[in-house]
Parts: sequence; structure tokens; C-alpha cells
Amino acid sequence: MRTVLELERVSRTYGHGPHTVHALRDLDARLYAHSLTAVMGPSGSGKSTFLQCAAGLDKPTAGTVRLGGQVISAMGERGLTRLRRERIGFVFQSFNLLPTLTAQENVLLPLRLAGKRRDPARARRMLARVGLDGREGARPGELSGGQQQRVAIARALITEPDVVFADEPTGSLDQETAAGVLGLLREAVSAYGATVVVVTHDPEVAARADRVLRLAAGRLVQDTAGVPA
Ligand SMILES: Nc1ncnc2c1ncn2[C@@H]1O[C@H](COP(=O)(O)OP(=O)(O)OP(=O)(O)O)[C@@H](O)[C@H]1O
Repeated sequence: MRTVLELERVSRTYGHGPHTVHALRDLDARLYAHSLTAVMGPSGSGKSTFLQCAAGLDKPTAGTVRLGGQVISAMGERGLTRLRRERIGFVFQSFNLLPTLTAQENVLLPLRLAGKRRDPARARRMLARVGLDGREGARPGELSGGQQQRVAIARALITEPDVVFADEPTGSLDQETAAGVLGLLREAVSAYGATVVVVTHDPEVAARADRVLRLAAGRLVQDTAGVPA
């Protein structure tokens, strides 16, 4: 299994002195290519902090994060912004689509931001793959929650990122719609070879993941892939 992302002895603390919060403590983890990993754990266990450090949205207080062998935990903000645009895809609980743009324009946004060629046919193909054939011109307000999340997934995949990070992607959807969205993330792995990391409380996601990482109090306490925690 090829390692895409590696966290080595990563700690993230907030605050100082007696008020220090240890959100992540000396955490080692590897994420493998072409797999769906669920990151689980109780509220406050460090899941969001893990995602933010792994995705270059936040910097660890100590330790190293490597994406494809490149140390990203030492990169400056400009480099990180570029890296996030070009090599990482994001899917959020609240979809985070731009309300004034159509589905197609939302999907093309990462390419626009990266200064790359925006090919409408490619966006349409991507929207068709997520089951939104014919809805290219719809704005987010005209789409259901599940459909909006499908647009967000298409947007996350259009740059063919090294890793897609999804933060509670099914959190605001009913069970049936959530199952559809989860199926799409699974398909992104099996059909397109994507690497997907989902932070979730949803046991359905964990049940369909290739691997589950469980955090507690900022530590990795369980790894179902059998790598010693
Ligand atoms: N910006 C911040 N300032 C201070 N403390 C923070 C900050 N962000 C997170 N923390 C603390 O770090 C710890 C881990 O938080 P984190 O949000 O990573 O947990 P989580 O597992 O994602 O929780 P949840 O499931 O509730 O979203 C918590 O104790 C939290 O209060």
C-alpha cells in the first residue's frame, strides 16, 4: 500500500500554561492511497484538529506532516494555499457551495482558482458521475441537501487531488440521502482510485470504510488496518 500522507509525532496544543489544551498528542498515522479511511472518536477527541493538520489548514505545534513525501507542516501560507487548491479536495458538512454560482460553476471553481483551464464538458461529466446529469445550471438554493453534497463531491474530485478530506459529509443529511453520498465517496475510491479521509460520528460511514482510525483525547487508540497505534 502506498502511503499518501504521513503524520509523525504530531502534537497540536491550544493556549498556554495551566490552560493548555492538548488537541493532538504525539500522533503517528499513515494514510494509504486508493482507500477510504474513517476517523472517529468522541467529541473533543481531536478529529477536526487531525483533519486540519493533515490537510494543511492548520500547523502542528510539533511533529511533521508529509504529503506525497513533501513536508507540508513547514510550508508557508502561500505554499499551503496552493497545495490545498491543487492537491487536496474538501467536502464539508455544510456543503460550502457558492450560492450565486451554478452547479457547473461551483465544480469548476477549484480550476478557476488554480488558474487552470476550465472545461465545461469535464464539469458536466463530473456532475453526471455524481448523478446530476441535466442539473448543471441549477444554483445551490434550487438543489436538495443531498444534491448539494453531490456537487461538493464533484468539486472536490475535479482537480484529481492526492487526498479528499470530508468533514462529517453526511452530518446534515437523512439516512437514505447519506447512504447515497457515502456510496459516491466509496465509488470515488473504487472507480477513480481516489484517496478519501472522512471525519465522522456516523457508524454507517465507518462500516463502509476500508479502515477506521479512532481517536481519544488526542491520541490514536485504534487502527483497524492493524498498524499498531
Ligand atoms: N481554536 C481552538 N482553541 C482552543 N481549543 C481548541 C480549538 N480548537 C479545538 N480546541 C480543543 O481541542 C480539542 C480537540 O478539538 P477537535 O475540534 O479537534 O475535536 P473533535 O473530535 O473534532 O470534536 P467534535 O466531534 O465535537 O467536532 C477540544 O478539547 C477542543 O476544545
